[in-house]
Amino acid sequence: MALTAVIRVPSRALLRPWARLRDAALGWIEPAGGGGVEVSAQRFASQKVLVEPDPAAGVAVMKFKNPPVNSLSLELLTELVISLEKLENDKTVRGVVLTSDCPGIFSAGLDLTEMCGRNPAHYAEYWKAVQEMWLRLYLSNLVLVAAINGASPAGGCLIALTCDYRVMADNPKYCIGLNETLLGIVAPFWFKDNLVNTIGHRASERALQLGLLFPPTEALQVGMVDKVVPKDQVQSTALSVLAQWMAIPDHARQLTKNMMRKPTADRLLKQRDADIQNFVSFISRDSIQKSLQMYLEKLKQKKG
Ligand SMILES: CCCCC/C=C\C/C=C\CC/C=C/CC(=O)SCCNC(=O)CCNC(=O)[C@H](O)C(C)(C)COP(=O)(O)OP(=O)(O)OC[C@H]1O[C@@H](n2cnc3c(N)ncnc32)[C@H](O)[C@@H]1OP(=O)(O)O
Repeated sequence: MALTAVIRVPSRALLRPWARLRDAALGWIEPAGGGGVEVSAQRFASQKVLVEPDPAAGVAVMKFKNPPVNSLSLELLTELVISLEKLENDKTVRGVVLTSDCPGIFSAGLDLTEMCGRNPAHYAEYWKAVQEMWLRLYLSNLVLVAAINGASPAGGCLIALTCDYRVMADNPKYCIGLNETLLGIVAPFWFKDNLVNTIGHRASERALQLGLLFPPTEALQVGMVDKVVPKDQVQSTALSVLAQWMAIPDHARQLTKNMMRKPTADRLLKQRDADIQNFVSFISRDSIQKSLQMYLEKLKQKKG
């Protein structure tokens, strides 16, 4: 594949696992001889995130593709952030539909195998990637519409909540919500803030404590989604909604979005490192590891 640019990267960054993963996903190759700070950038070919641009319409459809359930692995998170950054920098794109390539599942949320039986350094790296995904989506200048074409628990719900509008398929088997308490874990404050900003304080308190997973009609009632449509109309409806939002001048809409969201994002930005430390010490507890292991086991036994 043709080289498109030469980029100068601090050699320190190449040593960090997160940076290494990003560089690998981007196709950045350290030149032979090592010690190099100059790397070559190739056109990004993603595997876990499919991006279908429509430059004429000024939109793109981003599909998560991490079968069987689109769990948010470190790899998927990395590709998601890179793909979004690419779209943010593409002057022909003003809006994006986020959806899934996995039948019946929008996303199963954070990858439990990234949070179980690993070491503290891995937990820290993983949590930083989760924070990054949320911050990038939540503060995106693009219009983001979620086309929720399947189950959307926990982290899956969080992705949908970062969007400006949510369209959900009307299958009662598809549920959406922040169900962390059912796993014996606690939704971080920024998950909670995002939910409160969407459905209000009282509804959030009930939903979070009980770990409620709402079927589409209930999700619509509580305000967790904005529209419920037949499954085969989810993406087309999301694209129509996108066109409506894109009729507003970008600068005015973007400044308004930023005014509404920045205080919430700033709460995390001010304490990212402390939040990582909290996560690492919480998730490393024996009791929490036991709960997560049992939950994973239950998921696996469900089949047998
Ligand atoms: C006071 C101090 C506070 C400090 C707080 C600080 C920090 C906070 C700490 C922690 C917060 C962490 C936040 C976590 C948020 C999350 O997102 S946790 C993940 C929650 N997700 C779920 O509960 C969903 C679980 N999955 C399902 O319900 C179902 O799988 C499904 C999505 C509804 C699909 O069902 P289906 O029948 O189609 O598929 P299977 O269930 O058979 O699954 C297939 C296969 O996939 C595996 N799997 C499913 N979900 C996950 C997952 N999330 N991660 C990894 N793997 C998953 C499942 O085990 C099967 O595997 P197989 O048997 O090996 O094929």
